[in-house]
Amino acid sequence: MHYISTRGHNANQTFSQILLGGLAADGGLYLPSKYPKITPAQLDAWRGLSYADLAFEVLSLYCDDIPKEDLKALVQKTYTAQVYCNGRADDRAEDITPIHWLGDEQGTRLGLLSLSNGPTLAFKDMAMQLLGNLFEYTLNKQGQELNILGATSGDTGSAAEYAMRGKKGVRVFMLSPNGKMSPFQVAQMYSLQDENIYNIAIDGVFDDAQDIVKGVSNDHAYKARHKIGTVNSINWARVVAQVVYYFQGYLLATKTSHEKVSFCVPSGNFGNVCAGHIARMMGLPIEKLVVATNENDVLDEFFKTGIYRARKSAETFHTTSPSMDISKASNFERFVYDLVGQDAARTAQMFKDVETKGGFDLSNDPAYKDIAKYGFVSGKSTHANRLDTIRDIHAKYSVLIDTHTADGVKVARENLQKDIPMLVLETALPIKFAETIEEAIGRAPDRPASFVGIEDKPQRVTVMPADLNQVKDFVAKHTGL
Ligand SMILES: Cc1ncc(COP(=O)(O)O)c(C=O)c1O
Ligand SMILES: N[C@@H](CCOP(=O)(O)O)C(=O)O
Repeated sequence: MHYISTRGHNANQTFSQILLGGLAADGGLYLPSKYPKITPAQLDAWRGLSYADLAFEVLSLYCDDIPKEDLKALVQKTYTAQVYCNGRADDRAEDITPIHWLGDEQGTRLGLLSLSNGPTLAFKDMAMQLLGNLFEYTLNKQGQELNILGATSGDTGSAAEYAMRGKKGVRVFMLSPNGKMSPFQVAQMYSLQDENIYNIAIDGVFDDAQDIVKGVSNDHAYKARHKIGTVNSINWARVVAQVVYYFQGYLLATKTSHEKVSFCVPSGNFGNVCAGHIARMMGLPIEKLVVATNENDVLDEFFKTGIYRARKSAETFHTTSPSMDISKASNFERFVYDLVGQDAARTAQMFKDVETKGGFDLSNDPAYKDIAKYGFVSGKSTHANRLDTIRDIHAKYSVLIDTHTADGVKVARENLQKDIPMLVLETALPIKFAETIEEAIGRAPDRPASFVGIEDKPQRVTVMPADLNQVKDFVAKHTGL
């Protein structure tokens, strides 16, 4: 597999080098130079595989430098019903990401692809648990250590910390937006007392934290000296691990590989739906990829107008689907690269324009005019919409969904097509956002036993301004390198 950067840097890196390196040296994001193609016959041959075996088939197309038997052992260790049954009380745990069909709406089946039954109750666990095992395996082999610098708006942080706690040779420095996550999310992260975990609450929004992560990665000398890695979806390994559940969702929803399925994805950093885009480019018969945003509607605006206008921190709303409070979607660069015909120089210029001019305008560009061929459509949801949707889904189907999934269901319902099943990606469990659930239905959601009293545990966090140099100093002091 040959990997290249969206901005043109061609470093001849293997999968394992990209895994450890994160962001490309030119500030772009890594992608394979060609997506491997799956035929309907191959897809049919994958029907009935366990999730771990399916993950092996998909990942072995990309992880070229890990011996097959090692990759098999890694996915089997990762994708077990025991790890992915948290909070769920049904008998389909073996599917790892089972579909919860809600019912028939407008002549088609509407379902939830359950992605949030891992250790931290959000879809991030699907890829992050694998990353934890991949990092351990790769570092062990190379006799190296890694200092992970991450940014979170609430879920990546805890998923990464739970996946890396106690892992030899790995430290996690996680930047979170001070005061902008739910109390449950805060408690999940800040109550961890493991020596290799450092929580840093910055005075800013997720985008400020992500800018700092990129700023550190772009200081090549610092990055090399302090052995900095990433776990956000800027890391290719995160995205490719997320591709697997689109295949699983498709296979569970269909009987033959000539059928089509649509997916609706609550979106912020565009990592989740980017994985769907890659699955579609590989040949998975996806009809529509529906991008659902909250009040931070940069992506919806782009798909509707062709204009990408990243918002400043002060223009980013603090909403009741806080994990999607993102106005500068990193992975959007991976899609734009494909959209403009894999023109790296142009992509580099456009994302330079995001930094210097605040965005770019493709509204009159042939690439945007042809965007329908990628299957993307979009919509937006507000606080009032999510309350209504949570209430309605609860009343109609006796199912409780979280605020982000509610944004997805709201927008999915606006994009249903007769006879094409629509799967909404369930990106978190309701307990993570209990206050809003209570506002919607008048009672708090159920709480898995392992999280009882989590908010009362002592918390460990360092608060600092959103300042690149202060973060660098903090990391340097604790790596001792
Ligand atoms: C619960 C939840 N839903 C949706 C999203 C948005 O996903 P993405 O950033 O991959 O677009 C996130 C964060 O990423 C999340 O934590
Ligand atoms: N929503 C995420 C932030 C985006 O993270 P990524 O790791 O998927 O890029 C969060 O909850 O932290």
